[in-house]
Amino acid sequence: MTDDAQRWKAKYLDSLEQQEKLERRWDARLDLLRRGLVRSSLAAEGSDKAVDQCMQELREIIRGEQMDAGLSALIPRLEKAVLDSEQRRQQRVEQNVAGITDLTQQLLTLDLPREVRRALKQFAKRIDERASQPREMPAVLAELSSLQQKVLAVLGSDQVARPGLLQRLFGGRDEAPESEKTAPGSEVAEAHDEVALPQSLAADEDDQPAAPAAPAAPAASAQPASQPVAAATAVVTPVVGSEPVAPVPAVTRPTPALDSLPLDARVFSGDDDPAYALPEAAEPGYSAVAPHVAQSLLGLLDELELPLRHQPQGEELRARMQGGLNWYELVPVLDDLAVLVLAVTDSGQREFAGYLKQLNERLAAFLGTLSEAHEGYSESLESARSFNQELREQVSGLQASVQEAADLESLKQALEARLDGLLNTVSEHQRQRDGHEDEVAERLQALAQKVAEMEQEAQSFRDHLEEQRQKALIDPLTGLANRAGWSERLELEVARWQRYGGELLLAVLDIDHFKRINDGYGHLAGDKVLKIIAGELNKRLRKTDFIARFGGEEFVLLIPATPLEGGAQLLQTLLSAIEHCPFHFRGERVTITLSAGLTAFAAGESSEVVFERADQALYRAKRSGRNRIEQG
Ligand SMILES: Nc1nc2c(ncn2[C@@H]2O[C@H](COP(=O)(O)OP(=O)(O)OP(=O)(O)O)[C@@H](O)[C@H]2O)c(=O)[nH]1
Repeated sequence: MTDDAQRWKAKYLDSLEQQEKLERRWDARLDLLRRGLVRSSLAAEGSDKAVDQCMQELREIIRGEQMDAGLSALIPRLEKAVLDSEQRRQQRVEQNVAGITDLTQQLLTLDLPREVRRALKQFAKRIDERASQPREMPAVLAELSSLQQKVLAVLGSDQVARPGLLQRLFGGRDEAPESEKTAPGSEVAEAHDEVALPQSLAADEDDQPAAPAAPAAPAASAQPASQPVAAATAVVTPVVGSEPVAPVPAVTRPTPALDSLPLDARVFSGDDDPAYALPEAAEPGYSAVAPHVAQSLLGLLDELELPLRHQPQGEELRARMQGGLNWYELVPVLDDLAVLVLAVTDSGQREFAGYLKQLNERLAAFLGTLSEAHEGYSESLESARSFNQELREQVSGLQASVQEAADLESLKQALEARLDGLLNTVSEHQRQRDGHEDEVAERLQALAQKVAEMEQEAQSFRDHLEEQRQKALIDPLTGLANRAGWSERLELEVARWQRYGGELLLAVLDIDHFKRINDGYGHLAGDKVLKIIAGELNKRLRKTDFIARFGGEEFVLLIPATPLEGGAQLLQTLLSAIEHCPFHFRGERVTITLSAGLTAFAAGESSEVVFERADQALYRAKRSGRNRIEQG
């Protein structure tokens, strides 16, 4: 064998060996993949029937000989089954989220202590995000279960305290304890309960779940207004005991607080001051809040500064709202209003963009005028130089003429000619300079005018922005500062207090059982109460104090340079003023009270910590009977 043939043979044997190695490696890999597939398919089993079926087939194909053909037939079916299964899984997730949300909302409709309500609300906020991840489900359910236990504990403890109350509230009298059914005189008590309870105002909110809102009218017919007050009071006597109420000197008959009586028992003859009259809203459900909704939307529409071309739409929408909004009209009206709000935002942005463009153009023109002025200045320097040059030439010509003159006559002629030339040069220069100065003065005038216009426009934009900013800090219903306004002022007062020291108090005030005012008299009445209370509080404060509506029926107060006792006295004045406000409904007196938590800033504390303390104090005030101040 030649050398060449030897080399080729060695090469061939080498590659054969390599080929065998590669084949062994591929077989090992294939085996690994097969086993992996079988295990994965087993792991994936149980989630969906169709997918399970495909997985079963997959395992058989892998174990068999016809893997290629089997797989290419199976894979499209498997893909479809997986897609369908995924869709079904998504639906199940949505159902889970909806179910948990429903359950949470049902719990939230119950009257619960603040901390439980707060925890439930926080839980509700994150349901979507958490319940959509299957691995989170056990934790979500565990948390819901613990919250539910808390709710049940609250309700359960009430049941022990007053057996039969829950049954009465929910109408489940069959389940009332035997002793209650047979107790002497219980029929009378139950008869009274049936009249009073639909109003949902009979018992302390913390002792009972919220009864569904009931219209004022049916109760009025069940227990006429002329019915002796004593009877109604008798119905709720045990409850009154749980919430001691300070006597109200302003009225001749005892005026129990709103939170201690059923609605019809809470109405007493009061002053007929129309300012404190609560508007009537007899219809239940949406229709009870419809005027409130329409009024708020109208208010919103009034606040919109509509661009000219959207004004007809605005007017048409206003007419629709003024005609009253029923449930079915509400959605299209909201849609149309949303369009207008977007139009205003858009036009505001366009107006601002237009202003910026105009400003840009003005600045460009301004720069142009400046460079013209600069050119004019260079020109005038140039003309002064040439004037100078000309003068020199004229004077040296004059000197030459004097030296060259042979006689007096020729000297005289030469001098006259030279002097004429000189005078011409001077007057021409004068003329040019005057023209130039006029031009410059004109330009300066135009520049000054432009600057003044720009300043004026910028000022009106600043004013507009400030106006908008101020509006954004005000609560439109009460006219007090809103939460944003509160944050701004709080920051300022805390900075001032940190710098100068002294005392700074923070109080949180909350209307007692405000929900019952809404439920019993309607949202319009609730709004009016809010407005009046805001005004009553505000007018009793010093200029340096600050009050804001923190949201809903909650107000916050900052009282600088006042010791804690002084602050407590001030709050007492405020609480008593509100309690004695002659609110009335259909000519009958309604007493409304506030609870408050008060605390002082201590060195090094953040406003969040202080606020939390005041809030906790308010919570204690609510728990220990309402219409009182607690210090934290
Ligand atoms: N009319 C009206 N009601 C409001 C407004 N903001 C919040 N509310 C209502 O205020 C009520 C507050 O109810 P809750 O937080 O349960 O408290 P509450 O009934 O005052 O009971 P306590 O605070 O425990 O004494 C809710 O019914 C809200 O709908 C508003 O701007 N106008």
